[in-house]
Amino acid sequence: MKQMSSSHMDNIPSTPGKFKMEKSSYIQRCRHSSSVAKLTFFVFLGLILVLFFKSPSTSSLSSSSSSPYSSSSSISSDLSRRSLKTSSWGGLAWEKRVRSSARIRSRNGFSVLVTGAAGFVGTHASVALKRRGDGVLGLDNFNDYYDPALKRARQSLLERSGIYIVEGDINDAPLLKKLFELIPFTHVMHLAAQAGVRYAMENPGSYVHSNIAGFVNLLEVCKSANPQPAIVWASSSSVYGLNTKVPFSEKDRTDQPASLYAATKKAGEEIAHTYNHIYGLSLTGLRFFTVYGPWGRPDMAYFFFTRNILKGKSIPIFEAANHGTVARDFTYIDDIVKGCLGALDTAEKSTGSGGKKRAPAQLRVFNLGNTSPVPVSDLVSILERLLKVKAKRLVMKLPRNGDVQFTHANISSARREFGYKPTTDLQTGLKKFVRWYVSYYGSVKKSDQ
Ligand SMILES: O=C(O)[C@H]1O[C@H](OP(=O)(O)OP(=O)(O)OC[C@H]2O[C@@H](n3ccc(=O)[nH]c3=O)[C@H](O)[C@@H]2O)[C@H](O)[C@@H](O)[C@@H]1O
Repeated sequence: MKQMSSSHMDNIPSTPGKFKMEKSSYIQRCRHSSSVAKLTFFVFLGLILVLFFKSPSTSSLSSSSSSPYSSSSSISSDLSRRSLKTSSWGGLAWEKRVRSSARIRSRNGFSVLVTGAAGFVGTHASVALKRRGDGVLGLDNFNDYYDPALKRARQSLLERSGIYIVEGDINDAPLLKKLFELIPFTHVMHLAAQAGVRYAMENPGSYVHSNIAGFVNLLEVCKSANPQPAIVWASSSSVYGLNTKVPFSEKDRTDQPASLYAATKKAGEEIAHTYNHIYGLSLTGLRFFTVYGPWGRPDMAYFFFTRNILKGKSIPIFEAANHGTVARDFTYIDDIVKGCLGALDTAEKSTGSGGKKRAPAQLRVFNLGNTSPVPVSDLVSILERLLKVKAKRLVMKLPRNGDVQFTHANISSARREFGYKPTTDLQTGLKKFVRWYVSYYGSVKKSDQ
């Protein structure tokens, strides 16, 4: 198995402040040439618009998924509403950037398409792969489920590591086909998804668009590729739903999903079985258990609890019936990345090509958790100690919003298959998260928080 450093993000600054410095010097350089730049810009814009409305491959439909977590105020739950996102791609310069980003730089290295590369896990996994010499090309639609500025800041971080993110949607078949024409990807790390358990009740269409239609579209392109890549993709601990036997094992039945989110991830596992059976695609599903860490997702409790504590706002702490504790097997991002790379390193090749299966192919599912569930109230106590601020706790009954009372991972099969061994406890992991949070938001305007 390939070696990787303890934390792949060690020497990458976690604060956009440093980026801001670069930007400000960049802005200074631009200022003195702004008039020329403006003229050039408008000429260039005119050219682009002419080309845009002529070219066949420059637009994709994507459901607008503005949500309570995005900076935009309107919450779109109108499933039919779709915005025509112009994600322009193609051309020689674009192809050059794609090839350079995906180029393998180590012997026996991989060439990996990372979907959702501007996402939380996507960013960390992309950096880890690049640092060990793999070729990495990102794909992300930069939707506004949560603040796109955070995704853009992650994009800057990846660009500093030589990773290009193609702006596009996994539903855009012409774009995906073009990428596979350009690059013989050995692997796909499929992390693009509509995440979040509770948001499914506001915008169910976004879960179907990304987690079902998007996944099928990606698999359709992969099965026709030659060579076919091996695929590792993000499933979820939420597929265990209302199960009561703990810890959760991959052998357990998973037919009681508690949310549409969980149901779409469960459906993903069944769809994976189908494409493995018919086309010989090598597929590995990773059931992540409440992943947290620096550069995380603002829609997750550990993240907005931190924000609320610092702003003196109350924190809704869910409690089960009869004052039962609600707990999660919180898993630190560096441990998750080790699991992702372990799954990639042990993924067997797909056996088909050009849509024809030649032999049975590998089909796997693994729990990636921390094996030590922690009550949410204890998470809040850790944050209070780290932030040195008392939280305004608002204990409330677990709403019927798709949340489950507990998760707890049995990780023996991931440990056996690729030596998965989580090493970061919640206290240590939250300390690293809080350090990042304070430095990142300490350097952006208060209004952007
Ligand atoms: O394990 C997973 O697969 C899932 O983990 C998280 O889902 P969840 O565990 O619900 O994470 P949070 O939304 O951060 O909630 C963490 C805990 O805080 C609780 N919570 C959440 C929100 C809130 O206001 N109050 C509260 O007590 C939840 O019930 C849960 O027990 C991610 O959001 C999912 O995308 C991921 O697939």
